[in-house]
Parts: sequence; structure tokens; C-alpha cells
Amino acid sequence: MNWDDDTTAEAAEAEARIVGAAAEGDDQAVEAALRPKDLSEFVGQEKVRQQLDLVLKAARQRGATADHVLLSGAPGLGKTTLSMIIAAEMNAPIRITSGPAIQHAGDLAAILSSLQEGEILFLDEIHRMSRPAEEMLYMAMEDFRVDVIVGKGPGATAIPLELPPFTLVGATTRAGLLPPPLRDRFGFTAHMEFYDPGELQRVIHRSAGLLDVEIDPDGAAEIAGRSRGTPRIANRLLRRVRDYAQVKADGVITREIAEAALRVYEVDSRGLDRLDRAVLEALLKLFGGGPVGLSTLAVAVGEERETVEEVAEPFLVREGLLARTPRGRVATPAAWTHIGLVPPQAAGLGSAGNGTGMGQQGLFGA
Ligand SMILES: Nc1ncnc2c1ncn2[C@@H]1O[C@H](COP(=O)(O)OP(=O)(O)OP(=O)(O)O)[C@@H](O)[C@H]1O
Repeated sequence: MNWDDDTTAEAAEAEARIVGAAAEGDDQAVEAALRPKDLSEFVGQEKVRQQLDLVLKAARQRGATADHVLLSGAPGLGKTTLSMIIAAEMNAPIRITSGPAIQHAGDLAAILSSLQEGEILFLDEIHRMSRPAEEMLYMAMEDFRVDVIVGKGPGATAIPLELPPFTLVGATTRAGLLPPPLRDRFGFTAHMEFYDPGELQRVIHRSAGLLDVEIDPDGAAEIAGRSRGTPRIANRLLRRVRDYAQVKADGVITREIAEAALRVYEVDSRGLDRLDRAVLEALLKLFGGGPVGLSTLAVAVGEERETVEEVAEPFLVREGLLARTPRGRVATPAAWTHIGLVPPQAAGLGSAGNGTGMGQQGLFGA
């Protein structure tokens, strides 16, 4: 999946989706309480944790500020959490801001000039900073210095301003869009991966403990399997299942309770929601599994083209349920199985052009 496409997806997800990866509703308040406080509590991402642990330990031993860190990955995988852990491990204060909040170089100069020595500056969505601010950041990161331009036109003068050493932690869902000069100035770059179900179970057990909710291993496994590899979604589903367990049962989350609760919220066994399933079902039932053009598919499900392409499809592609081919969208054999239908070829009805089986190979090869 290419999360580099997610700007409009984020906008579309603003229309609250229980399986949306962006923070929404009451997420932020609860997330603060659920955030791991140090690296040992941070579940999964073993490589990133090991490497970061070394970077931070070495900096501490040298009594220096840590190198600048770039964290990339889909929303909800723990980038903000890691930046706070970096601050905690370095025993340093943290300042949190984001690319869209820095539209003028002056905004950035104001923040940089007020940093304390060793402070962590967390810059979320760093790819959305304005170009002049970005250029100012180059010098700040490399030389701990900025040139503040005073005046306009021929009379403008650059006043150099020394900055205290600080650590920039940049976060992005679109690492590919960062200009190379910016990317190169990070001493350590980590790509956050989606979590496997076992890791998500650990996240869920940990969160359940903090929320004082009783959950058995099967209940946690059921929620983990529907969380789309994302801790934020796992925590959100846990909270909704907790409500159900409290209102409809004795408060304990078992597999049966998790299944029943998530049926109410229309999140299926693989974490697909109503929209995802509508797209798959249209593709299978109306177009025989494809190939079909995106616009046609969008009309069939009564959604905008962008919503189908950027909200539903990335997860369906990542799950191996749908393929984007030059001739259109194609369902994979796994999609038929998941929706509980028999692929036309298996049922003896198929033609080479139906986009499954042999038909697909040709398309993938294109
Ligand atoms: N490795 C982890 N272990 C335990 N909990 C985690 C982990 N990663 C994320 N979480 C939980 O998931 C929630 C979302 O994490 P966080 O806000 O750090 O994600 P993010 O990648 O910064 O998202 P965004 O890109 O939307 O800002 C937090 O409440 C945090 O508790």
C-alpha cells in the first residue's frame, strides 16, 4: 500500500470511521492515557526500537543532543508516541507542532529561537511545511543557526541567529515527498511498519489494563484481527467493545462479546467496514470481479471516486483483496472467499476476461 496518497484520504476519513487510522472524536484524550512512556513499553517495531535505543544511549553517554530523527509510516502507528518517548529517554522537554501550522519562515524562526538546549522539536506532517520554512530548517538542522530576514526588497538584511542544539523529530506519512536535502539532514530515519496480530494483542492487553477492562486472550485476538495493523484502531475498537460488554454483558471481553460488538459496528473479521465491503461486493457481484474502471466502481457504490480510491482501496490492496491494474480494478481470489462467493472460474462460469485466475496474470504482467 502506498500511504503517500493519503492527504485526501485523511480528509475523507474526517467523516468518522471506526476503522479510520487518523485520530478523531475522543481519541486524543484517551490516547494520552494509553501512550507507552518508554521504549520498553512500546510494543513491536523491534528494529526501530533497537536502533533508536542505541542512538539515544550513545547520545546520552556523550552528553550530547541526539541526532535528528525522521519517522515515516501510516497514521496511528506510533510516531507521536515515539517522539514523546525520545524526549523522555533524553530527559528533555518536547515541543509539538506540525507542518501545516508553519506556513511562514517567521513562524518557524519564532519556534526555533525559543527552544531550550537539548529540547525535542516534534514536527508532525513535516512534508506539509511551506517551502521557505523548509529552507530555513535546513540551516537550523545542520548549523543550529537561522538567518532572519528583516525588511523587504533591496533593503532587506539577513540577521544571523544562533540556536541552541536541539533534536528535530520529523514525522511523515509521505516520506517519498520529502526533498532529498531535508531527508539527508536526518541522522536517523525509521520506517514504521504495520503491526502483526500478536503485537496488536499485546497493545490491546496493555490498554485494557490501563482502562481497567477485563479481557481474555481470545477476546484480544478477535479485536487484534480486525484492527488493520494499527494500534490506534485497536485501541478504538477496544473502547467500543468495552461499551458493549458493559451494557450487554458482565463487562468481560470474550471472543463472543468482541464478535457481537463489532458486528454492531459493521467491522468484519478482517477489519473491513461497510464502505470496504460495499466496494468489494460491487466489484464481485456487479462486475464479475473486474477489471472495471474506478469511476464506474465509484458510481456503483454511490461514493466519490476519491473516497473509493483513497479511503477504501489502500487497505483492500494491502490485504490482497483488490488489485489496481492498468485496465481497471480487479478482485483477487481471496476477495471472493472473504465475501463468501465462489469465483466464476471455480464455479465453471468464468471467462478469461473476468479478471480472476488466468485473466489476472495477463493484467499483472502489463
Ligand atoms: N507501539 C505501540 N505500543 C503501544 N501503543 C501504541 C504503539 N504505537 C501506537 N500506540 C497507541 O496508538 C495511539 C496512536 O499512536 P500515535 O498518536 O503515536 O500515532 P501516530 O503515528 O503519531 O499517528 P498520526 O500519524 O495520526 O499522528 C496512541 O494512543 C498509542 O497509545
